[in-house]
Amino acid sequence: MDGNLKIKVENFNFYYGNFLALKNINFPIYENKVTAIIGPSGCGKSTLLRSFNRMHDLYAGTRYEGSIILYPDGLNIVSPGVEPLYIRMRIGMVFQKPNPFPKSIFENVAYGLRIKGIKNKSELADRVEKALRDAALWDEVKDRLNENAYSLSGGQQQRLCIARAIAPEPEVLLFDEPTSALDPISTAKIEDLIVELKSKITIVIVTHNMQQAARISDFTAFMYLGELIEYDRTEKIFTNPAKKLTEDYITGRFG
Ligand SMILES: Nc1ncnc2c1ncn2[C@@H]1O[C@H](COP(=O)(O)OP(=O)(O)OP(=O)(O)O)[C@@H](O)[C@H]1O
Repeated sequence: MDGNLKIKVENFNFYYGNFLALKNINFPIYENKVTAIIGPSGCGKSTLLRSFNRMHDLYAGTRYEGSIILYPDGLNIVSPGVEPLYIRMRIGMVFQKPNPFPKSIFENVAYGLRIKGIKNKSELADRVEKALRDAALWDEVKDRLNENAYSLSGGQQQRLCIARAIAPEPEVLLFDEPTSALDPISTAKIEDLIVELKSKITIVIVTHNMQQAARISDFTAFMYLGELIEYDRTEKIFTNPAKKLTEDYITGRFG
């Protein structure tokens, strides 16, 4: 009813050592939609987001249980036999603070393309331009591609990180509070960009900002203390939630 499934989270648990941070999570993520994950601080939003591209594998003592199935092939992302680097090529990530590499603007965007084995200079240039256009940054940087990325403003750096993430054409893009370090104008640009990108990429975004979730997402998952309390269409969550806990959170009674 809601389009094609892109990811299905099934009976999913996550542990930091002995601490069970995510408890039996189940919900779908639909293709070419924006799914927001909301909830109070410490409820497990980032932990869940980081499971989608196996970021926890970088740290010892973490453990996944259950499955996160990636379609169309039906691959279980968290299966030990699945290579995290392979998953990260298919599922990209943009972090809270812009984190460009200390390289030129061009080389930041070319980075993932080079890893993918693209060596041809004109193909690289074309794909860098396309990613910068898709990230709504091309007009601002086209005459300074060889300048260091740190010469850009914070908002521009975040759009550069989006360009870097989309250049290798991932199927899914994860955003972890991508605008919390930005001013309102840069935030509005990133929000517009996310809505545009969804025609090509499935998007999952963690946000503290409920207005942002309401503005840009199609579906919303509300979490509390490591559990998924409610998942539904964003409009339903914000106008007529099924659970009292969801209503208390979205009306600002706690959090
Ligand atoms: N590296 C870690 N080791 C142990 N526990 C952790 C680790 N990272 C997070 N946690 C715990 O896991 C729980 C979920 O944290 P997480 O960062 O996912 O929450 P969050 O909803 O994203 O919070 P915030 O909105 O404040 O970023 C919290 O209880 C947190 O203390």
